[in-house]
Amino acid sequence: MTTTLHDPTVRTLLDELFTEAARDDQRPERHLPDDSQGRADALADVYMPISEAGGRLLYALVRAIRPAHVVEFGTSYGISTLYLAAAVKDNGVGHVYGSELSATKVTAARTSLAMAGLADRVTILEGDARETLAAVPGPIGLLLLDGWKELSLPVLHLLEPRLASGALVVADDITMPSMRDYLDHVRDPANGYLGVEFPVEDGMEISCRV
Ligand SMILES: C[S@@+](CC[C@H](N)C(=O)[O-])C[C@H]1O[C@@H](n2cnc3c(N)ncnc32)[C@H](O)[C@@H]1O
Repeated sequence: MTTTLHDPTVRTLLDELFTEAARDDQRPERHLPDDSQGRADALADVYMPISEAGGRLLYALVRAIRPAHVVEFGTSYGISTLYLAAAVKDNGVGHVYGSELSATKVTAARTSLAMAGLADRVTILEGDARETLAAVPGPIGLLLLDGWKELSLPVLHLLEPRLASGALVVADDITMPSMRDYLDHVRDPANGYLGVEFPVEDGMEISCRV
């Protein structure tokens, strides 16, 4: 059994991306506009990735459920996308739809996916996910929510009609106060999810569409 995550090219690429992301804290302070696009442009050099453990978790989930479609809100430099795309490739089935507001990051993520030999497994949609993800096909078997946190619930609402029965919705950074309305929604049994908080880095909420 092999995994694309152990492919030397993919491993080296992920190591380089995580090394660069580790410098996020050293980047200059800057004014952040209130609007989503302005904030994305102001933070175009900041990676903010999932953790390595979070990446391995996403890879394992996608391998286990073999989704036809994987959707990602918030691609950034493509670290999480690489894990998702590697799993789809190793499944031999499925496609990943990423979304990113920053044009700089879209170009960089596409370059990384091509270097990893995974470009044909992924479509990265440039622009506001609230618009670009409106057209992605269902059924969605796994949804990663990792964009601006206050948009997690609106993006979930947008995609809810296309979630497969048994789909997994994974939300990153759930300790952030701006995740409160999202957590209230997926933790209310009346809304059709059964979930668990998973202790990787800043916490991931894994919710199963039941
Ligand atoms: C936390 S980072 C994503 C990290 C990425 N998942 C990874 O693991 O490398 C959040 C990203 O979401 C993007 N973003 C925020 N709001 C967005 C929106 N409405 N549509 C598309 N992308 C958005 C930001 O530009 C930023 O790059």
